[in-house]
Amino acid sequence: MGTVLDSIIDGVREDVAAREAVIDLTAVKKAARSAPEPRDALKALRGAGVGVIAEVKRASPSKGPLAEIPDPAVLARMYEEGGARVISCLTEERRFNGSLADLDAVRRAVDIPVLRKDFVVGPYQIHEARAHGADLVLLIVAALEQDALVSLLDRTESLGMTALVEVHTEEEADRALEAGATVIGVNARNLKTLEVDRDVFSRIAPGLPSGVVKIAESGVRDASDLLAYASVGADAVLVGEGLVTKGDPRAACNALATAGSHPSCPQGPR
Ligand SMILES: O=P(O)(O)OC[C@@H](O)[C@@H](O)c1c[nH]c2ccccc12
Repeated sequence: MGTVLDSIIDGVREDVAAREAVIDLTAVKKAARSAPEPRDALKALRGAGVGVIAEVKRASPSKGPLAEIPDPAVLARMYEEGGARVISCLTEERRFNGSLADLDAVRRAVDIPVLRKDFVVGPYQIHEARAHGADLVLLIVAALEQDALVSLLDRTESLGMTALVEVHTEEEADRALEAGATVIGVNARNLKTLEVDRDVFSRIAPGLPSGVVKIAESGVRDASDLLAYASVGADAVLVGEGLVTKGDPRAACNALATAGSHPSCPQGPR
């Protein structure tokens, strides 16, 4: 039986093929070349304390609709004002109700780096991300063969962007390192079963080299979750539901950013 991840990927492949039929690879490469310069995501993520990556997330396969977000630019600006270091923008349409139009709007609205959060299956989406202004691209190890992971990571970097390489197990972390990842996200949510286990980060992160930027993804509800991730070596946390479901996303983001930059917040070696 196929996993949730398999069925998401099937839909993504169809959607990519449909877009490519309209704007082919040559045209999307050309568009990427005339996009505004990428912003320095590594610098943003390596700042002092534990940073917040705030996500524009309308829905998820596990929870269904989370928030309407009629204007993603407004939300992204609130996140920036709330102290986020990076904005994550979901562009997957079928399960997450995101779009490339959201990415365009978010990138125009803020001055901080923006992550294209999608299920990347091939090079087309990397050029497309850049064409729509992305500064970082998510690469999910569980969704890619090793040779594809290596070449997509190279392509991301050769376009001046940063790859956030997502893992869920020690084996996937080894593959990420093998591929040359410098920014690794440990997702507490298993994309095959959608279960959240916040201990996955504490099992995997301490084994990663100190030079690697370590991001704890999913399941951050409040500052105490951020501090727990900080104490086991997180450089940043990636938060969606915990921000979009709050009445005041700016304040919610600020509460996390403040906790992450407080002198008492634990931080590992750089
Ligand atoms: O809403 P949460 O639990 O704060 O999670 C955010 C983010 O980690 C999650 O959206 C995510 C992590 N990896 C992904 C890959 C694809 C889609 C979504 C994701």
